[in-house]
Amino acid sequence: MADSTVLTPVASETLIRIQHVSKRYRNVNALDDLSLEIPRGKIFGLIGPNGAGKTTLIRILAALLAPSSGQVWFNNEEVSRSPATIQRQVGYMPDFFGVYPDLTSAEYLEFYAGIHGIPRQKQAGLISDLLELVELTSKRDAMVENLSRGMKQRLCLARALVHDPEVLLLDEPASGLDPRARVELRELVRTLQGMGKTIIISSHILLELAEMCTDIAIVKNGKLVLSGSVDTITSQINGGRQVEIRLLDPSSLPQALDVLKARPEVTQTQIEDQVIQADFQGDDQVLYQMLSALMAENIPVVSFAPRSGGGRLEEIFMQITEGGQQG
Ligand SMILES: Nc1ncnc2c1ncn2[C@@H]1O[C@H](COP(=O)(O)OP(=O)(O)OP(=O)(O)O)[C@@H](O)[C@H]1O
Repeated sequence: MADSTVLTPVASETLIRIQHVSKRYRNVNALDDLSLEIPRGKIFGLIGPNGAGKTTLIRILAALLAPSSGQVWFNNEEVSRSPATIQRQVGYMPDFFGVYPDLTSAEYLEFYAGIHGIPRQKQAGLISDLLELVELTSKRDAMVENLSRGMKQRLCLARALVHDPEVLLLDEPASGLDPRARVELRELVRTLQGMGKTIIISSHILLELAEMCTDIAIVKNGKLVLSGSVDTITSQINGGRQVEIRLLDPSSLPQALDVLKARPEVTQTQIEDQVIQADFQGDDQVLYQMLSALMAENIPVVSFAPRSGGGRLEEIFMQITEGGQQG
């Protein structure tokens, strides 16, 4: 797969438009002419090996760092022209914990609420709500330094939410978390998406994100390798996805195969243990059309199970990113 491959642009409404952004630190091109569109309301995974440029890009999106060239548009506003406005709309969670002074969880959030100018009379209610959201109500009066890594991570997320931003930028939020804490983080991120937020998450481990994200962009050596929905990427790179179909009555198998084979997106079919395995090209919309076609012929489908792309994606990621990083 060539480094310059960029897959079909996402159709949904664009919230962030990154145009030809480069960032140079002395002799390192951390970002190199990177263009990318991030749709509103998505959980967007920014994936790349160490040194790929993820943190640099996230800091540029957070209006904490200016690109050397190129532009970032956020809600039709150019980020470098109005960084303070952008900073009010984004919540940034850095990839390091920092040092915690002698503060309890509630005091820590109070401190950040003060920085964001939240009126004092509103702070108590806000902090209770945030602690509840990140499931730290019972740790309200615990010292931050005594929290577990996963709890600190969730507290940092609450801190990033203090000013109710539209966008969350989470730099390596799953790093160092045990599997249970990762599941909790995933659920929390989904809850935040349900609240209407757009979430951008970076990681160098694709599997950490494949289940959580709706869309991904793979970055290497400061360049975009590919981007798109998780389903589209799996489908386009692997030459297709697969769905397993079980019927109530095996005598309907030949008819079901005929229906599937007649569909242009179906590339191959086979039957194993009376289960149809159909390879196809396309997204969930296509999958729905396949199911509808079977239902229209009254074929007694009892199970229609697409294979998850996660495992395959990891292979793709390894192929794409092998060969190391520039110095
Ligand atoms: N302040 C800086 N000065 C000089 N070089 C830097 C600076 N910050 C980052 N770099 C370099 O820019 C490149 C991209 O770094 P960046 O931290 O953005 O990558 P990353 O994908 O977030 O990596 P990681 O997964 O290891 O955090 C690296 O080669 C890094 O060494």
